[in-house]
Amino acid sequence: MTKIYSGGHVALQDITVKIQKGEFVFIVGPSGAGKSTFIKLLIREEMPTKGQIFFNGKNITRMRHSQVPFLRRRIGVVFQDFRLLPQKTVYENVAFAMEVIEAPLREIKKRVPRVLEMVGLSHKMNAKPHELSGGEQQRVSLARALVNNPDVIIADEPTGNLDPDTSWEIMKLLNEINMNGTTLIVATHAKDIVNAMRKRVLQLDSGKLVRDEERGVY
Ligand SMILES: Nc1ncnc2c1ncn2[C@@H]1O[C@H](COP(=O)(O)OP(=O)(O)OP(=O)(O)O)[C@@H](O)[C@H]1O
Repeated sequence: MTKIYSGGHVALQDITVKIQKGEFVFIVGPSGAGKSTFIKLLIREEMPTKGQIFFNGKNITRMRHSQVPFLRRRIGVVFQDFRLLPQKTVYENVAFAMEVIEAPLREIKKRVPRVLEMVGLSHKMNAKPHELSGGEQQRVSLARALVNNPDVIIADEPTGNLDPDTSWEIMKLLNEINMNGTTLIVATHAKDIVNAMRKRVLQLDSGKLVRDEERGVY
């Protein structure tokens, strides 16, 4: 696929990638290389200028607008800046992701405590985001991404605002989630972590895919 923004900037040029179910993939590359654009295309926040994107066999570039919520339900997204709702508690932030897809209340009551336990935050269920550390806030956003049991979790610089130890905690959690069968796509600048984890690495540079390596390094 190719993405040219309205100003004429070529953000991605003739990228062809296939990511299999259950894979863990890092996307690396310097600032401006096109990592966030790549992610935006996958979640249909942006449309490619040329080319097609398939998700679970469905052409998402042809998908009707009304079908986009079904796609978003299958994909959990985690951002560098957490994007939690400041007035809601930890529990409510995670529950909200289920409410918007109109999950039944009894499902919500069952599922939310379970994912909060998975990310180690049961004891902070009633706290507000501002009462949490950065790492804890990112774990809430991870719980929110997980709660609807997506096929894929896509994370854009999930450790960009965290110190090295906390970054490792989050990456270990992402790895556990992947071990449980969820596909993981993680854009990151965390060189040490990428080098230690030896996952598949896609490297972008000026919008081009310059490397695709199994068990790669940064
Ligand atoms: N909405 C937009 N309109 C015009 N140009 C854009 C838009 N979004 C991104 N770009 C440009 O496209 C290029 C790729 O941006 P992108 O955000 O994908 O890079 P990135 O690899 O994620 O960078 P970073 O590591 O800094 O987040 C950049 O040159 C950027 O200025």
